[in-house]
Amino acid sequence: MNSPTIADLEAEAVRHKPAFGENAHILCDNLVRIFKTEGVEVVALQGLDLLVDRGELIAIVGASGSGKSTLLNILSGLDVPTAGVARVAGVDLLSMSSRDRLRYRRSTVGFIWQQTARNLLPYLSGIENVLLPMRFAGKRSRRRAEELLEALGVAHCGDRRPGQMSGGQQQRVAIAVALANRPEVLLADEPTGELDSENSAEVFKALRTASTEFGTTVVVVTHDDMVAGSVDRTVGIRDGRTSSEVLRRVATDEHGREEVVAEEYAVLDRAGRLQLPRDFMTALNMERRVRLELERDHIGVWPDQREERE
Ligand SMILES: Nc1ncnc2c1ncn2[C@@H]1O[C@H](COP(=O)(O)OP(=O)(O)OP(=O)(O)O)[C@@H](O)[C@H]1O
Repeated sequence: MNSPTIADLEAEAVRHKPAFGENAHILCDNLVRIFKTEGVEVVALQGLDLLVDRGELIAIVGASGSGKSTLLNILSGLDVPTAGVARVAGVDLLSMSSRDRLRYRRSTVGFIWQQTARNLLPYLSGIENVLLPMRFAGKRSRRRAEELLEALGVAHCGDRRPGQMSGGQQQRVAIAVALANRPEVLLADEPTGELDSENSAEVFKALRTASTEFGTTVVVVTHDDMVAGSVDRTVGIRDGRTSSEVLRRVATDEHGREEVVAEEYAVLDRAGRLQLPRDFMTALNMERRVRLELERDHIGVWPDQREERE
């Protein structure tokens, strides 16, 4: 038998290695969005990577202008990226036709805005608001609308107009509207931004219900520490890139008590790039160049001492 050529071995290696994010429900690979206004270019996303599993509930945090809303607008099908890969529930967001885009926005994703008034029609009752997207999709079901309001704890708001509901109740009805056509993914941009802590907690509970009871994948952009601290994974965006992730898990302490342990990680991209936290760089006066050393179980990063001597 002939021995395999390098091309055979390469082909074999590719066959066994799953493609990046192959099984992810949401995949962003090297996503770029450049806005051009009056000859000026703003790079809102510059090579952002993100993987989200089916049914996961994650929070996205980051300073103002870091690119969070731009990312959410792309994932919701409202905006189109300049380059890279964006795939949600198997749909390629860069190559969608306008007809596919309409279907995607109607059935594959649900969206909740920060401004409570933007989510609901003021002259319709809670239940009529939930029935509206079902009607557009040709699947009106009053029973399902009632069940949704019940599951989200706002059955009593069915006959009320938004003006007769609290901000938190409006947002929970808005979640029912967003879930009306059984979307695979729910996207929320600052859903608790206008609410007090009690109402915020109720809205977060409803988002969690969407994930646990309906199996919906939920992505929440937030500045709310309660929301960011209550999910299993918080993704930090800096300068249009994912820079850090906080993972939370329940552990048992030495007295047998359960506690939530949060661990922060830097995100490593496929090319091996990572962003050092800005405060770490400042503390050690790291600029431009660092020295790396491979140890048995970690990599050491040192400031460039030649620069200090010069
Ligand atoms: N339509 C647009 N035209 C031009 N520049 C834009 C547009 N939308 C966003 N940008 C710019 O892109 C960058 C990212 O904006 P984005 O709104 O995504 O940030 P953000 O993290 O959501 O901020 P915030 O927390 O304040 O909402 C900013 O510099 C912003 O000025």
